Amino acid sequence: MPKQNITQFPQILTIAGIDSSGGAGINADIVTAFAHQVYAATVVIAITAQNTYGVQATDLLPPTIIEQQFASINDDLAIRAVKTGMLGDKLHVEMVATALEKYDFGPIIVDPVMIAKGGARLLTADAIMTIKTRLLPLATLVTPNLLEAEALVNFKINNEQTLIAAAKEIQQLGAQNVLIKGGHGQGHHVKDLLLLANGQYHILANNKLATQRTHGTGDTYAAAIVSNLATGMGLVDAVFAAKEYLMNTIKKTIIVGHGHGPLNHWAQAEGE
Ligand SMILES: Nc1ncnc2c1ncn2[C@@H]1O[C@H](COP(=O)(O)OP(=O)(O)OP(=O)(O)O)[C@@H](O)[C@H]1O
Ligand SMILES: Cc1ncc(CO)c(N)n1
Repeated sequence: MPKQNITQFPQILTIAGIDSSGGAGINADIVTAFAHQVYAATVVIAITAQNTYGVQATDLLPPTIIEQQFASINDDLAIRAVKTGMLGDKLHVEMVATALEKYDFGPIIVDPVMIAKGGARLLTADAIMTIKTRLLPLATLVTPNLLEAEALVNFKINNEQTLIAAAKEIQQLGAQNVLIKGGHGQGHHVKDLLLLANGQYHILANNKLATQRTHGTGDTYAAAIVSNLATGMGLVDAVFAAKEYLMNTIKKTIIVGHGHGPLNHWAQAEGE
């Protein structure tokens, strides 16, 4: 079907899993895009049964419906930026990489989701190599947390020197820009490292907030970055603005569930 040549509302695509409790995965991506006045389309890879205590079950969708979701979106929408989240296993990582090679959805943000907060595996161990060989070479930005970064480089990150070394090694795997998130670090401060394509880097530092209501922080961070890119922001501004939004969603907490509760995604809209 021919696409009409009219200016389209900013649209992003999220390729990830659904969280039955609503706070992480595709659910977090959609509400984050909404809060940024950006439209979100979805390719559902996985369905999870989880809540704020942990993940009880996961299931991956069959290849045919995944391929059709990509084709349907490509035939009609004007996606400006795309993000990947929970991809499940090697086969699904391969399918997503093949689709991202085939279709132009703009800048690609790879959030290499591996293990949920409670410890449940959201990616099989053998799929980590496929992320490295197939997805990272396509990535405009990759956003591992500390544990995911360690799994990508096979060494421990325990100081700023090893943090920078890890980011450089991940960049050498093909990702243009690298954001290593420090939420899992020890101590009272969180330090995220953003290594840019030109070799410059930024440290995004903040106090660690004493809360366990952090379900979906990684997804929300990446979804805010993608949304900002879709509205025309440059990469560095997109990351800094996303971090500010994320901090607000953690600070202005809402009480939902009894464990690692979700974020307050409309925090910024309150204008406090
Ligand atoms: N307690 C906290 N206080 C302040 N900032 C936090 C806290 N927890 C997480 N963050 C912020 O959230 C970002 C992402 O957190 P983290 O490193 O835990 O990512 P993640 O493991 O991918 O998240 P997810 O739980 O969604 O998988 C961190 O870089 C940090 O900015
Ligand atoms: C579906 C899904 N994706 C990602 C995460 C990690 O936050 C999660 N807990 N659930």
